[in-house]
Amino acid sequence: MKLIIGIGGITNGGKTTLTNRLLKSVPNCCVIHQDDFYKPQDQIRIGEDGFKQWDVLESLDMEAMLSTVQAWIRSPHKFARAHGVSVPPEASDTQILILEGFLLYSYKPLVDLYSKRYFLTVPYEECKRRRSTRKYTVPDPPGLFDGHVWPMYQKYKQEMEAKGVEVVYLDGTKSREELFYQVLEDIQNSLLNHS
Ligand SMILES: Nc1ncnc2c1ncn2[C@@H]1O[C@H](COP(=O)(O)OP(=O)(O)O)[C@@H](O)[C@H]1O
Ligand SMILES: O=C(O)c1ccc[n+]([C@@H]2O[C@H](COP(=O)([O-])O)[C@@H](O)[C@H]2O)c1
Repeated sequence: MKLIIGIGGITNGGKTTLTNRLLKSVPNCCVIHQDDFYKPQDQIRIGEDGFKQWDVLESLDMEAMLSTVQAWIRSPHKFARAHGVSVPPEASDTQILILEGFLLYSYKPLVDLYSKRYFLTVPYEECKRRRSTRKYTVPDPPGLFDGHVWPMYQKYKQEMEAKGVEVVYLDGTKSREELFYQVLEDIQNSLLNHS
């Protein structure tokens, strides 16, 4: 059985933290990070808002991300070995792939592949506070959060909801432990339901 799980949602919602915790506990589990598919900086266009458009889908090479997911679907064991995930000889038939990223549910060719879509949220003030301490490869210019990041977050979330994409919302202000156990339990239930 193959399960593709999305850990999506708001920037600085705790997606990477939760994903890393799950990877330590869930056997036969690989991960693909959407941030790894950012296009080179000189291909990120400047929008009418005056900012480099980091927070739009077009800034990510989603075709390459989809190809990577398809490589896992074709052969999870081969994919795991190629990505340094140990595959014990007695590995069970259950293979799990976690996709982690802030725009996971806005790219049509991927959206139906998920067995489960999680979506972390945090309120505006908390998101802005966490973001202000974050160091990206390209530092945020002044005003990026209010001028670009937050409006794009709202736009994509509204589009996702309007399309009726089914997600499980997670409250990113809960403790790391609470979020981990909530999702772990939910994944275990999904495995039982699929078997
Ligand atoms: N449940 C949580 N409660 C409080 N802070 C958290 C929680 N999860 C993550 N953080 C912190 O928030 C920041 C962003 O976390 P991160 O996992 O990198 O978010 P994302 O991958 O969604 O951008 C980090 O400083 C991290 O330590
Ligand atoms: O990863 C990068 O190279 C990068 C460069 C510039 C900006 N980012 C920011 O990365 C954010 C998404 O990642 P995350 O982990 O905060 O969900 C998004 O809001 C972008 O503004 C990311």
